[in-house]
Amino acid sequence: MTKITYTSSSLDEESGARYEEALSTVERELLGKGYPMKIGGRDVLALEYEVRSPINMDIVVGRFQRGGRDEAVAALNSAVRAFDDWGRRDWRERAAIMRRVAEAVERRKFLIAAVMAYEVGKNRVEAVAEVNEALEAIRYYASLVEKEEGYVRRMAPGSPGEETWSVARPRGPWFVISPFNFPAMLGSGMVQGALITGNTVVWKPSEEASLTAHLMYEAYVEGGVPPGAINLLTGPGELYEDVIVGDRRVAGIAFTGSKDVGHHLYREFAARQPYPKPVVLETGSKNPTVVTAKADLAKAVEGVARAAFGYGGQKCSATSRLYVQEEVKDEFVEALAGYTRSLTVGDPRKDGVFMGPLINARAYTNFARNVQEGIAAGGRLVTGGRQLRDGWMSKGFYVEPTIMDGVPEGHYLFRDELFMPLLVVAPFRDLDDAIAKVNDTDYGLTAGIFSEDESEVREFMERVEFGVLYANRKGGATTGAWPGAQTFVGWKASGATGRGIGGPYYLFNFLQEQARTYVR
Ligand SMILES: NC(=O)c1ccc[n+]([C@@H]2O[C@H](COP(=O)([O-])OP(=O)(O)OC[C@H]3O[C@@H](n4cnc5c(N)ncnc54)[C@H](O)[C@@H]3O)[C@@H](O)[C@H]2O)c1
Ligand SMILES: N[C@@H](CCC=O)C(=O)O
Repeated sequence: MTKITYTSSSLDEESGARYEEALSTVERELLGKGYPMKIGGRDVLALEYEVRSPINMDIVVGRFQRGGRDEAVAALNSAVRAFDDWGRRDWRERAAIMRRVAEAVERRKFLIAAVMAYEVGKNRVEAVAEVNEALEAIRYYASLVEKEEGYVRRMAPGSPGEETWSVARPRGPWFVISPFNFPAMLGSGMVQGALITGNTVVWKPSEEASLTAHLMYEAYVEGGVPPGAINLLTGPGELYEDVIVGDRRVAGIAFTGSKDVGHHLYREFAARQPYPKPVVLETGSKNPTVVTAKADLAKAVEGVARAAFGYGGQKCSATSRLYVQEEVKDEFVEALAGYTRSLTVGDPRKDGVFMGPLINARAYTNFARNVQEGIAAGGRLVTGGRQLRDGWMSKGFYVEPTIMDGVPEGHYLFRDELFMPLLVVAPFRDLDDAIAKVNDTDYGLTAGIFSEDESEVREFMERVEFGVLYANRKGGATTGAWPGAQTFVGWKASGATGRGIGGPYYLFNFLQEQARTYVR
C-alpha cells in the first residue's frame, strides 16, 4: 500500500478496496446505533441525541449522549483516581502502550476513515490521510519520549556532594476538547500528548463527530491505556463547561477549536482556578497565500486550490485570503478559476470526489449569506457561489468552491475565519505590501508563498507572523502539516503555547519540571 498523506491525490488499489469494504461494515454494523459515554470503562447513558450525516440527512449516523454536571464530575473522579497509577508508571511502559495503541488504530484505519465520510463528510483520500496522521503522531511521540529518555536528565552539581536531576512530571487529570474537522487526528493528538506524559484524560470530542471518537477510544483501551485514564463524554461542550473551568482538580485544558470558544475557556479557567494552570490552545485562523510575479503559476494554481477547497475549506489551515501580484493577477485568477471548476463536488464516499458537503445546515446557510454579503460589498464572483440542490444533493449540504474578487480588504470576508470554500482575492504591489497584508490580522496559524525567487521566499519566511509557513507547496499552499515534519503551531490569536502538535516541544505542554537534589 502506498503511504497516503494530505498531498496524495488518490488511494492505491488495495487501499481503495479496503475503504470500500469498510464502508459496507460501517453501514451494516455501526450506523444508526446507540453509543454510550465511557467513564472508568463503564457505559454511561444520559439524554440521547441523534446525529445525521451531512452527506444525506436521511442517514442516521448514531444516537449519542448529552451529559451534564454529574457526568463531568464522574468522569473527572475517574481520571483523578486513575492518575495515581498511570502517572507513576515508568515512561518506557507508557511509550510501549502508545505503540500498541497505534497498532490498534492501524487495525481500524479504514473503518475510522469510512466513519468520517458519514460523520463529517470527508473524502476518502483526506480521511485515510487523517488516520495515518493520527498514527504517525502517536508513533512520533513514543519515539520522542524514548529519545529524550522520559525527559529525565542528570544535571551538574550545584554544590560539592550534590547529585542533581531534572525530572519532567505529569500534572494530573486534563480535559481534552476537540473539533469536528479532524476528529481522529486532533482529538487523538491531544489525548496522546496528555497520556504519554503520564496525565489522565476526560475527552470531549465534537458533538458532530462522536462516532470517530468512539473508535479511537476503543483503540486506546485495546492498546492498554487503563479505561479510567481515558474517559469519553459526548454532547455539546457548554454542558460541561462549569466543571471544566471550575473544578479545582482539573490540572489543565487542551482545546482545539474556534477562537471564540478557546479564548473564552482560557479566560474562565484563569479566573476560576486558584492558581495558573496550563491551557494548550490551538484555534482558528485566516490564512493567506501570496503569489508573486516570480511564481510558477501552474504549481501555485494547484497548491492554492487544494488549500482553499480541500475538505471544503473546513481546515484551520485552509487558505482563505489570496494575494496576487498585480502584473500576474488576472492571468492567475483565471487559471485558478478554471482549475477550481474542474474539481468534483459530491458524495465523499465515491472515488474521485474532491469536495464533499459542509458540516451542517448552519454552515450551509452561512455560505449563501457570505456570498451575498460579498456581492453587496462590491465583490464579483469569479467562479462558484451556489448551493447545490439538484436531486440527491438537496439532502446534504453541498456548495460550489467559490472565488470572489473585488471584496474590500477591510470587509469581514477578509478578516473572519469562515470555514467554508470561499476564497477572497486581492492584488499587491510588491513584497513589502504583501507581507503587510498577510500580517494585518490577529490570527497566525498557516501562510504560504509561491515564488521561484529565493530572496522573496527568505524575506517572507523571516517577516511573516504565522506559525506554519510553506513555500511553493503544490500539494497544499497552507495545508497538510505532518507529525515529525511540520510542527502545527498557532501564533497570536491562533494558539497559546508556542509549542505545536507534531513538533519536538509539544509534550512539554503537559509536563512540569521538577529539580531533584540528593546530597550524598
Ligand atoms: N489550530 C488548530 O490546530 C485547529 C485545528 C482544527 C480546527 N481548528 C478550529 O476549530 C474550529 C472548527 O471546529 P468546531 O466548529 O468544532 O469548533 P468549536 O469551537 O465550535 O468546538 C470545538 C469543541 O469545543 C466544544 N465547546 C464548544 N463550546 C464549549 C464550551 N462553552 N465549553 C466547553 N467546550 C465547548 C465543542 O463541543 C467542540 O467539542 C475552527 O475555528 C478551526 O479553525 C483549529
Ligand atoms: N494537519 C492538518 C491539520 C488541519 C487542522 O484543521 C493540516 O495541516 O492541514
